[in-house]
Amino acid sequence: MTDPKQKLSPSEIAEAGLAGWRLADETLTAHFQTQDFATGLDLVNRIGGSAEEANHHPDITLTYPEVGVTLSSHDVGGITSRDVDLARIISGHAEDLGVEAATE
Ligand SMILES: C[C@H](O)[C@H](O)[C@H]1CNC2=NC(N)=NC(=O)C2=N1
Repeated sequence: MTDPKQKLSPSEIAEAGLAGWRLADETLTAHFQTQDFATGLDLVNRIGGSAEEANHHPDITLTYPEVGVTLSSHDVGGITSRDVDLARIISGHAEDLGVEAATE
């Protein structure tokens, strides 16, 4: 089990195989193409519930066509298994809503 306080290396993060997530400046970012505000709000609420359960919180941008999510472990200033685990959960919520992540 990976130490949740241990910063992960770029190759460890790549090995996690997080489809739709990009590694940039010690953060994991994804943009979910919700296409309308109500779907975005639903996704944000689901993310919020999982963040509270995990006691690990992303930065979230809610706009009409999409939801942006940025993850990092503030306490260690980088990406840990907490971020990878929550990213997987967030991708699952998007899948449940039939929402794709932008691939650019
Ligand atoms: C006190 C509380 O447990 C900490 O502040 C938690 C809350 N949520 C968090 N979220 C994130 N992304 N990083 C943290 O280090 C973090 N720490």
